Amino acid sequence: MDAEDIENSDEEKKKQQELNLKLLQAIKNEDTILVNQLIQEGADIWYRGDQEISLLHIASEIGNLDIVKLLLKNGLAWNIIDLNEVTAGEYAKRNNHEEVYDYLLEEGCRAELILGLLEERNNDDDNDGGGGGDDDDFLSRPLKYSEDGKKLLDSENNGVMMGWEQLLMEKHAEILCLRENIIENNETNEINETNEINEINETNEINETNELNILNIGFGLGLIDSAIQKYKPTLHTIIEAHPDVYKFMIEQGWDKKPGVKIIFGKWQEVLNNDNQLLEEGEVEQLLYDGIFFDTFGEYYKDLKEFNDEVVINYLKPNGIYSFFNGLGATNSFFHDVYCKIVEMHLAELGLEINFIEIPLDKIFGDEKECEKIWEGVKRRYWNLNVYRLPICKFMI
Ligand SMILES: C[S@@+](CC[C@H](N)C(=O)[O-])C[C@H]1O[C@@H](n2cnc3c(N)ncnc32)[C@H](O)[C@@H]1O
Repeated sequence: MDAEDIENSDEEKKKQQELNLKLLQAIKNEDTILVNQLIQEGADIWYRGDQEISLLHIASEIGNLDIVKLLLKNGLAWNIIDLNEVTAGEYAKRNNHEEVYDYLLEEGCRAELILGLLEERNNDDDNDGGGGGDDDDFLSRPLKYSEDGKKLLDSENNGVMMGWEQLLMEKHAEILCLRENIIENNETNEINETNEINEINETNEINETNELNILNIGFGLGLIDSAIQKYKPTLHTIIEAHPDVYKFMIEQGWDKKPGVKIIFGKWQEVLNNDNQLLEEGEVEQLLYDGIFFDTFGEYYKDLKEFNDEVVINYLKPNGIYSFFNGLGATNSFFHDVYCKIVEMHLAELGLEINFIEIPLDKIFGDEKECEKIWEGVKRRYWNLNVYRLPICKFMI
């Protein structure tokens, strides 16, 4: 770079900063038209020295819904957790901008709960947005299975589990049970037309001891458990906390299936009590080759707690862990942020995460098909075109 180039790049930086400063001012002045215009001109994150200022925080603190929407639409909702670890949603909430707060939640902005900053919110209201909420509240209300077995709804018709996820669950099971082989052998992640799980290769060494111990949290429609059964696991532990689901499991004979061990209760309680996971006569805690987590009525902070306390203690050193990746799934920006956050948090535990991308166009097809899928469900909890299936392993 010669002197002229450096001068030009300094000049560009200065121009960008001026533009960003104008954007910041326009937000503070609540001048929506100017905000829109400046974004189109290329204004973005506002810098002060080496510090970034989150525009979304400012707009949320002021409580201007139109500007919040503009920022989100244009991908400027950067820095969901600010330097003081306060989220945009928290700013809105603290300043009583309920409409903005609700909108952020609606769009999947649940990051505030990562830090447990809004615990009091759980007591305040029950706007759980379909996928999250208060687990105890959820567990105390009745559930209903649809006649075709494709939906499990709560008392407010929130979709607890739905049949459209079947192919995803089958893929999760395949990855947990066939392990690395599937990642290498799988040329395309497109869901196959026949909806069938790949033939299991008889000679496919599952692991050195040929044992396959799988732990699944959350039975729901039993989709992943049915898929896991096809791999004939040595031990297939299922932890389920809802009495209606447990009843259904017993009615369907799950307690008699080979290798299956059902533990009724919340994973938080069951897994804090090692004894419940021990087989008769065993004294040493068993480790799992595969662990899957998919609950309902819980938040990211619960998933994080599960990772921190259960995965690292119950997963074999060469085991595979996965979870239903519905993090912020109503908004692609929040989903991206969550995927980064979960990667960061797992790395702190010595776990690496890779995502397999599964296009969902074959499942959702056109709007008509979509409407059919979501019929009778209070709100759509999924809005993305691609499912990012997480595969987590200890870094070696
Ligand atoms: C989304 S469904 C699981 C769907 C399942 N993966 C399948 O393939 O059908 C969530 C399940 O988690 C259960 N659940 C919710 N909170 C739980 C908790 N704390 N511990 C154990 N199970 C829980 C619910 O009762 C529900 O059956």
